Amino acid sequence: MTASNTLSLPAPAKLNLFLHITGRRADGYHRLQTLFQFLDYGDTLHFQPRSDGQIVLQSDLAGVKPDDNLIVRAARLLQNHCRQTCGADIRLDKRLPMGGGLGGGSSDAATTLLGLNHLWQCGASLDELAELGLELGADVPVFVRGQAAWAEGVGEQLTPVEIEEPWYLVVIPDCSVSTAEVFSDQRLTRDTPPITLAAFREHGGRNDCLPVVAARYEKIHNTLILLNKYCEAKMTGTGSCLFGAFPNEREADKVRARLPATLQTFVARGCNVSTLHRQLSKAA
Ligand SMILES: C[C@@](CO)(OP(=O)(O)O)[C@H](O)COP(=O)(O)OP(=O)(O)OC[C@H]1O[C@@H](n2ccc(N)nc2=O)[C@H](O)[C@@H]1O
Ligand SMILES: Nc1ncnc2c1ncn2[C@@H]1O[C@H](COP(=O)(O)OP(=O)(O)O)[C@@H](O)[C@H]1O
Repeated sequence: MTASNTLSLPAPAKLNLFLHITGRRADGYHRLQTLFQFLDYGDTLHFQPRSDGQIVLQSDLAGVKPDDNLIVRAARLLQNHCRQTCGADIRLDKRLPMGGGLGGGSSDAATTLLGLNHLWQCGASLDELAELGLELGADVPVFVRGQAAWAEGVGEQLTPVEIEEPWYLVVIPDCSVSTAEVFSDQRLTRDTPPITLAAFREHGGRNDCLPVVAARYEKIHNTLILLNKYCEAKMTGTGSCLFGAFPNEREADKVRARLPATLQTFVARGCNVSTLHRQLSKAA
């Protein structure tokens, strides 16, 4: 926390290094297997306590009403859970694209839960915060726990993993993909046999959503072909972002420089411990 009483914390992006759809629950939600790793790149949130109990968010996210914003929803959820009378002014510096599969909204929600738990001194455990987060979205718990993880269920059954931490080149195609649209597409493969982490380490995995997304969005299809010329191009989550892994920053930057300047891209390091957790452990 700075002298001005502001707590500033990162809300990092995640990548799904593979994504298999293994079945469907009775409520229609898809069962999946995936491997989450964080990036040292993302949004930043600034928190200040308010004595009147209000949650006031300063952000200009196109198309998201303040009451629908996952930051406000996360703050209110924690306030109710902890019977907290304090409120907060929150400012969002948005860097991550919406509907990009980088988990920006979920990460903002997790940073809000952990940040306000710290600021308000609620004393909620990570288990409690992960459970609250799951009410907001399937990807929130992994951001709350902050450990790269093998995930099953709808993404909430998490096993921490230690994996290589390469540099990634991430390409942001100029379109946003709706997760609901992908999961309701008739062409989606929904019966990939479950695999083990050991099998993934040996043989790798694929993204079952990619064929559907590439068929629906020509821009993503074309960007995939382009990126595949330089590396093994993959898609994170239900898209739209594509990525490739490199042994060091220089190699990633070299490929980035060869891509058309009209494409939005960034290079970031893969992290097994999220930047949010690294910063909070310094603040504790
Ligand atoms: C599949 C992942 C992998 O990270 O995709 P991305 O959103 O990151 O791209 C996520 O787990 C996505 O989880 P989450 O972000 O919470 O999904 P939402 O947008 O809330 O889901 C929108 C809709 O998609 C469908 N849905 C979502 C997740 C899931 N496992 N099965 C589903 O069938 C449901 O109809 C749901 O109402
Ligand atoms: N703070 C937020 N940041 C981003 N998206 C948000 C936020 N709050 C609510 N949303 C909604 O969540 C949707 C999914 O956003 P996001 O997590 O960025 O994409 P993805 O799940 O594809 O990574 C957005 O399209 C938006 O409608």
